[in-house]
Amino acid sequence: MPSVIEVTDLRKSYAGRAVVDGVSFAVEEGEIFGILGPNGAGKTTTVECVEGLREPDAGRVRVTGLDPVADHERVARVLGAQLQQSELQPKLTVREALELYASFYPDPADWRPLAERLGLTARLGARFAKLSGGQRQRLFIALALIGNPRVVVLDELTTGLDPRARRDTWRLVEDVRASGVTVLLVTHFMEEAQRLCDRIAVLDKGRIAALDTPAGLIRRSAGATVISFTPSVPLDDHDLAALPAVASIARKDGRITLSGTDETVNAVITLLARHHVTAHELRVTDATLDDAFLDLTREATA
Ligand SMILES: Nc1ncnc2c1ncn2[C@@H]1O[C@H](COP(=O)(O)OP(=O)(O)OP(=O)(O)O)[C@@H](O)[C@H]1O
Repeated sequence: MPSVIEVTDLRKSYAGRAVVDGVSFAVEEGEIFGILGPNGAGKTTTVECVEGLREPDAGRVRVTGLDPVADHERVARVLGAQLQQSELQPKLTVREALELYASFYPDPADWRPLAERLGLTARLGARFAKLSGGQRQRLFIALALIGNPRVVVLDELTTGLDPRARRDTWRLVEDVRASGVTVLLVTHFMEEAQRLCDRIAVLDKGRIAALDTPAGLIRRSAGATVISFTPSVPLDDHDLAALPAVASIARKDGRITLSGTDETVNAVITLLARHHVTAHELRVTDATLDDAFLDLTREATA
């Protein structure tokens, strides 16, 4: 089956500066595909090219086989995009916004069950300006879905939401996918990407630094296991670096943090015993996407 979104060697410069510099990826039907990257990495420019809002300088973008610039109207029928806050009139009520946006499509979804599904029924008469952050985001998801799209683009959907509203929004995104819609998600929240995405493209300085499942990204970068402890006497860097499968060593305020594998953990314990060193507050944890991300974009975040 052809990919829902295909991006091949996409390039875009502003004033001679390349902000998207040869990006390629494909999003398959039914996936939640994440684009993760530090500020200014080129995430929004990339998805705006997918939405047909920006014209690439070079490269090829296809959405269900269509060119988002040349076939803008047809793409708009299969692709739902989340609005930015400023695009909605503050005085518009939730019902008016839903009716207005439904009128843009030849075959829109019935907005009533959509509003119900997104928990907006009790707020149908409320003006946009009076909605909470979480309610606004739910409305934006509803508006992105109102044209019955095959794919929906959500850009920094949960920025500014409190942890509870963020979690509620994540559940909604999972529901959207469960209903058969493919999701392209731009985020800089690691937890969000790790929890929601089937695959993630890590974008850094306009290029894809890695593209994998969250678990794959974690495995391929800093090491899957993190061990940290404060030794009772200083330990030599040379001894630590000689441990098997050590991927990184960091020291802070006398505390040592190593990433590696289970083999590294066992070797650390043997090393400590051999030198009669006591390890205070010894912790062994699974590496997170956060660790992997820092590793993959180390130069940019240094
Ligand atoms: N219209 C424009 N004209 C000039 N420069 C732009 C324009 N739009 C974006 N840029 C610059 O291009 C770079 C990439 O921006 P983009 O918004 O795509 O990145 P991003 O990864 O989405 O970043 P953020 O997480 O900060 O939103 C940034 O340095 C930005 O300042």
